[in-house]
Amino acid sequence: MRGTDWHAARSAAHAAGASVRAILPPAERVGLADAAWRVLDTGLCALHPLPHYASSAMDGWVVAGGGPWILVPARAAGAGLAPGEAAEIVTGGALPAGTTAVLRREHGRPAPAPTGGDGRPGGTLLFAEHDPRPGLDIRPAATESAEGDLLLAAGTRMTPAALAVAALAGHDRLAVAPDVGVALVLTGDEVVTSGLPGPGFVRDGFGPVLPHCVRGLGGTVLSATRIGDDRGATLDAIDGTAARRAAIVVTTGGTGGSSADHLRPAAAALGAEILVDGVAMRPGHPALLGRMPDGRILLCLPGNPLAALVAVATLLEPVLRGAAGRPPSAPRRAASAAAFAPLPGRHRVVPAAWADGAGCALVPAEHIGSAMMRGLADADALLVVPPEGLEAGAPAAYLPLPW
Ligand SMILES: Nc1nc2c(c(=O)[nH]1)N[C@H]1C(S)=C(S)[C@@H](COP(=O)(O)OP(=O)(O)OC[C@H]3O[C@@H](n4cnc5c(N)ncnc54)[C@H](O)[C@@H]3O)O[C@H]1N2
Ligand code: MOO
Repeated sequence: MRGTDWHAARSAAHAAGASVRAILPPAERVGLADAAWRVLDTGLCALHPLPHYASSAMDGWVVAGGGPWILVPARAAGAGLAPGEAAEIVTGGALPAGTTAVLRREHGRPAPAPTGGDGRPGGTLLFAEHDPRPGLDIRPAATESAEGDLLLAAGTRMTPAALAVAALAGHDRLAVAPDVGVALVLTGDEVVTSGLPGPGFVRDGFGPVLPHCVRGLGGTVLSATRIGDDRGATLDAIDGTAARRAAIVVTTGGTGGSSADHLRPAAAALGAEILVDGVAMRPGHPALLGRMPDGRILLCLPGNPLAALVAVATLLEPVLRGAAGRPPSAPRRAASAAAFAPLPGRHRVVPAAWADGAGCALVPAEHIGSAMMRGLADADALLVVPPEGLEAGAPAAYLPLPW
């Protein structure tokens, strides 16, 4: 089996994800804190200018004109400064009218003014070695955004920084796309979930991992079901009550053609439209993507752990982006530190780490057999090697890790 071209498979996966929007609930409005990691349904505009008032960028004094200045109490300065006057200010403090610059605390020296002719104290004068140039250390209003500017486009993932933008722009509730529910179905008679497995048994490498991948890619795991290598159990798990609550069903293992592998026959028996029947890539080529008659997407990951996670980065990432109403992810490129010979007709997806000190070159990791995970644990990204191979130092595409 060679399967669908790697790029075509990713495009098909994005289109499949976009199609599940038809069966998702409508967008909802949630409080700011609950919007973390969700996807904006509509663009977010500034409810006021950013910053919304002119302020001091430093602790020190606001001054009007050239020095030395007569220090006036901050409260009096609220009414405005006259030329020759100064008042204390803290970073972020609103500028009194008439302010021409801010003098930093470390650049000014207050000193008692000479006593008046009548013997009464003359207040305090503020001296500076150099008069601050007009506008120095002033943060004018609206320099980051005018009121009404679009700050975050529809489809933006609400990262911590995006949440801060929304808060600073005055928002309390945000319109977010519906959660994309994912049902996990983990197969394999030989899979054990604790302790040291005997020969012929393996520790589960998916249960502790996939929920984080799904979350990292923008979905929400609604259920995780473990089944043995059994046709009836496979049909029930894909089409049962728990899986029907989700828009996307992700299975692990059982994608092959042996008598213990049930995913392909189950997908056919359930009437799934097969969108990607294997991907022309290594590892992970047995991955299967289909659409169930009710519109749910079925993604079957191969059982070998690295193969499965390569399929997650290759197929689940575009499925979940499409389902969230986001465009396909922009291609990322870096230099490949290693050379790769051609492998006609197949892409290779290789765990790789950023080269020490070399900025943007990716070095393939060790221990990257399709049943191994050490290489991925050491990796920063997945280098995508095209069928024609790569020369050392040549630019190559890479995928971010799904977490
Ligand atoms: N005759 C052929 N055999 C195989 C082919 C092929 O083309 N012809 N392809 C190989 C490739 S590539 C892969 S990948 C696997 C795909 O296997 P399945 O998706 O059917 O998965 P299983 O057979 O169920 O398991 C494969 C392997 O993975 C281990 N596994 C399964 N689940 C887990 C888990 N939760 N945690 C850790 N490891 C797991 C399982 O024990 C097997 O060792 O087929 C090749 N064979
Ligand atoms: O490609 Mo399998 O998917 O090598 O382990």
